[in-house]
Amino acid sequence: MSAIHIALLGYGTVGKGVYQTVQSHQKKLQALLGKEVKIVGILVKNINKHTKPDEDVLLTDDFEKIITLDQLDVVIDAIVGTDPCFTYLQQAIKRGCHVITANKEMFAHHGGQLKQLASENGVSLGFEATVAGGIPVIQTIKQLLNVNNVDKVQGILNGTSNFILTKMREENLPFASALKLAQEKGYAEADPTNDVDGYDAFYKAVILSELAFGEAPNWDESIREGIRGITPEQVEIFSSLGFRFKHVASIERTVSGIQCTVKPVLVNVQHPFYHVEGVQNAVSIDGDIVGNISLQGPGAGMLPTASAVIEDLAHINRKNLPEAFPKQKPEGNDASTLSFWAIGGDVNASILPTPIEVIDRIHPNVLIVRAPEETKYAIHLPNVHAYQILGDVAFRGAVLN
Ligand SMILES: NC(=O)C1=CN([C@@H]2O[C@H](COP(=O)(O)OP(=O)(O)OC[C@H]3O[C@@H](n4cnc5c(N)ncnc54)[C@H](OP(=O)(O)O)[C@@H]3O)[C@@H](O)[C@H]2O)C=CC1
Ligand SMILES: N[C@@H](CC=O)C(=O)O
Repeated sequence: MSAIHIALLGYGTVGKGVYQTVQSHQKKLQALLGKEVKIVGILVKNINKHTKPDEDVLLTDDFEKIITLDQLDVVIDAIVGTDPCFTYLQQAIKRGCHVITANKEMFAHHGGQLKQLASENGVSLGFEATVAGGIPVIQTIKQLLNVNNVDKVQGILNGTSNFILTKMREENLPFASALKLAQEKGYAEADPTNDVDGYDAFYKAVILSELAFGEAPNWDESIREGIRGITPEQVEIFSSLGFRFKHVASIERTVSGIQCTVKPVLVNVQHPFYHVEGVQNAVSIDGDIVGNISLQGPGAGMLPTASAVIEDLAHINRKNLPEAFPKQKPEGNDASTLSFWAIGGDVNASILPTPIEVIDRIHPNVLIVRAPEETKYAIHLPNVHAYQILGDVAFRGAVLN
């Protein structure tokens, strides 16, 4: 039987998971692809850290040796950062290889160029693992939502942040200890700044936006806030009031363009994200025909990510449907949307800027207000934090949202 020859770029958490899964699921892959699937080369940065998983595999720190292998059909990218990864994948596509990537930072920056190049060279480009780990959200939007106009996508897209927030609440762990645990479990990025400051979720939102709306949000106008400012005291107070912190990315098509926010919010038990805990991610998609679809599953880790990569591998010979853009854009003017916010800290209602409408004081240190998004950024008071409340919220018997 002939074989599909694969090179693996990176042999860390994801790379090792992919190698292991190719071995453990060889029979299923052969049945699907009609050929044996062989990993023939592995690229790493520091060769002294590694041993070959098999005598026949080329283990190298030199990409030239990978790209000039005699037989090479697929390149799987599980390395970090935009460069030199983008250059490597361009070379692989030009050589006629199918490419699969898990690298969202690189793909958020260069996904459009790679899609174009892959289409010109007649190869497939899989990027399921770039968003929400093991959840098949990319294939869902790509293959199953072709006629629907997607209006909004909202999600918990970073496993590390959700894991940290859950550990801080459930086990009273300080932020730093919860982050260390996430690193030990292989959830966090090499530089965890990407996770805890919201860059990773933002990159994923950019990838989803290009897929769902055919365009990226304006990077400079997007709101990106991480979870570092959330203190154990805030977690405890809001928890006692029935709220959980979630780090949520929202992308919405509006008259003035794609609006993207990535920020910590509060949800109560009625909100679908309330029970999305630990390393779980969730993605909620609003389509004009189907209504709301929600997907939930492990958002990071060795095997969930390997699962996404392997499912892309199973699709290398399937024809992609053309992307049907431009999809219908909303008409009219963007109305300034009011939402509800919990303002925590030592805050006196009388000194808040207008147009903040004070609804209730539900705790000595928490005021509930109604205000447009921009107003939050007009509050410059020391030790005062404002968190948007998502979903239906009832105070004194009245439903607010
Ligand atoms: N961990 C996860 O849960 C998920 C990760 N991802 C993405 O997958 C990719 C890999 O993540 P992960 O496995 O966790 O990362 P790791 O840090 O565990 O592994 C990265 C691997 O890439 C190699 N590498 C890094 N830079 C280079 C380079 N310039 N040239 C050659 N090799 C290089 C490293 O080599 P060496 O070992 O020698 O240092 C290492 O083997 C990242 O882009 C990440 O964002 C996506 C979804 C989930
Ligand atoms: N660091 C990322 C890994 C998966 O994308 C996360 O925690 O979500």
